[in-house]
Amino acid sequence: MDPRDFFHHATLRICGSLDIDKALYDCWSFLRSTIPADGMYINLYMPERRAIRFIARADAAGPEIMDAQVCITPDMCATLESPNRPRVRIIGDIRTDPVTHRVARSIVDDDSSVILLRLMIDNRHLGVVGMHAHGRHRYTQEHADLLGMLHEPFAIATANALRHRSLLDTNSRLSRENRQLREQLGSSSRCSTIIGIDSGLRDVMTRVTQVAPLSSTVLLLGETGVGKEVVACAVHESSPRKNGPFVKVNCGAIPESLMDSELFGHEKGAFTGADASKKGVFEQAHGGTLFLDEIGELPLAVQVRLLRVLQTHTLVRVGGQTPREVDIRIIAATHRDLATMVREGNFREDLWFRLNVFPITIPTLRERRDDIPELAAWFAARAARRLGTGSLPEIPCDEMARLKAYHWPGNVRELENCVERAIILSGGRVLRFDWLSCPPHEHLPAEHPVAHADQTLDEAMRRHIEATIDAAGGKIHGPGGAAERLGVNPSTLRSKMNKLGIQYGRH
Ligand SMILES: Nc1ncnc2c1ncn2[C@@H]1O[C@H](COP(=O)(O)OP(=O)(O)OP(=O)(O)O)[C@@H](O)[C@H]1O
Repeated sequence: MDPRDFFHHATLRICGSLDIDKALYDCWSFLRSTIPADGMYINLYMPERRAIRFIARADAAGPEIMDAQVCITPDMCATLESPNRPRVRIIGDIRTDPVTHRVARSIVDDDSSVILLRLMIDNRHLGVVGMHAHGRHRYTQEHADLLGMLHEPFAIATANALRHRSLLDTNSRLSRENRQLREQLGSSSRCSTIIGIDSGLRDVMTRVTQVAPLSSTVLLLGETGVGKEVVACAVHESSPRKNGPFVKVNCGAIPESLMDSELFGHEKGAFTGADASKKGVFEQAHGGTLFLDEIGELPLAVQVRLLRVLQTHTLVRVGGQTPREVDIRIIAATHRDLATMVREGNFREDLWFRLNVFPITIPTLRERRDDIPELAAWFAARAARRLGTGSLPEIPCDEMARLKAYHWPGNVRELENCVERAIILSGGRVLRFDWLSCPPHEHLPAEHPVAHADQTLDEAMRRHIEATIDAAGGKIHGPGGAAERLGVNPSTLRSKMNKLGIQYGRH
């Protein structure tokens, strides 16, 4: 093939995708007709960590993103950094080259030839593109010349792909932090008003008063939407830590792969995209209170690490070695039956004992119906102010009676949402709730029967969630969506759906 055509076609493939594994695979598929190659890989040199990191490979099995590191000696670093090292190197027998033999052992088998293109950017050794073929002395000077032509496209594409990947990682980290901050901002305003202190929540508030001055761990139990976070705030605000941070984390909403880093923080370079060190929620809550919501959703492996922090009051960030002391009070909450989870092996008994020091059970809204008028009036006034409807909405007696009669499966959160919906529907004047008259399960389509006695809890939950999503026309977020109908946060619902394998398009 004419060298210019070769360069043109190879460059199109190398630069054809920001996903470096796909670009590499496309390129390998093209190059192998000209240069022997059972496979191809790209690795990066990381001098600060004295390591080589493989980021992608391609062979007959397809493209593969890698994140595998091999440590190298200072001598090897010096060899790699040497300005005299040639741009393209042919290794007729990999066993004769100590650096490549050691570094590429997991990818290239012993009886192979290798050809390496050294990637340089700004006179810095960035890494290597390697091609390998079974058998000895498979590469010639002609192959080296062809591969050498591809230095610029490979170096630029690799650098761009790395920037792209780190941008994506930063993006998802920022949106997580953003969500966390919003949740924390939201939660601080929630601390201000608690309805029912002297009525439906009187016993709860007595328990809060007893435990708040101490540093004991508190476990809040109750159905979703009953006000566990509101009570957690009350504990914090009535405690000597009230001027310290109140950090909330929803354990059910963090992807499992990010759990350790979110909770315990990470050091710079601990994993791909860890461009800077970061405090986890434990460190953020130092001197204050850490509210671990949905504690029942923590994977077992993370439960072990959490227990260790609770026992030793120290943690080690991901990728770090230094133990750091943390002074925090833990408040955990769950709507799940932890005792059953312990029996079924889904929650560690030792962690349960540790958390269950001072349990507070928050009654459902059905059990404190007398609080409903005050709660509804409070939510109506607050929502009207926020929505800017002008006048204070009125809830007539018969409508209030309807609210008191309803069974509120989503508890206070559902009431709050219903009041807001009524304000929107009524234009903010006289609020009607006639759409509340029948319990939600009466709307369920026939193909989703309500739970049977012989179903597992997960199965029953799956059916109920599916039925509710159907009833909401497939809508998850926002007014009238499944999350609102079920009285849970949309992120909690999404994570629950993932766990139960429920798939619906995003709305
Ligand atoms: N007693 C109360 N007084 C005023 N507002 C309340 C009260 N209880 C709950 N709320 C409001 O109801 C909503 C749900 O409460 P919260 O988030 O505390 O429930 P939760 O039990 O933590 O829910 P989940 O189990 O889904 O995390 C919040 O907007 C909160 O402000």
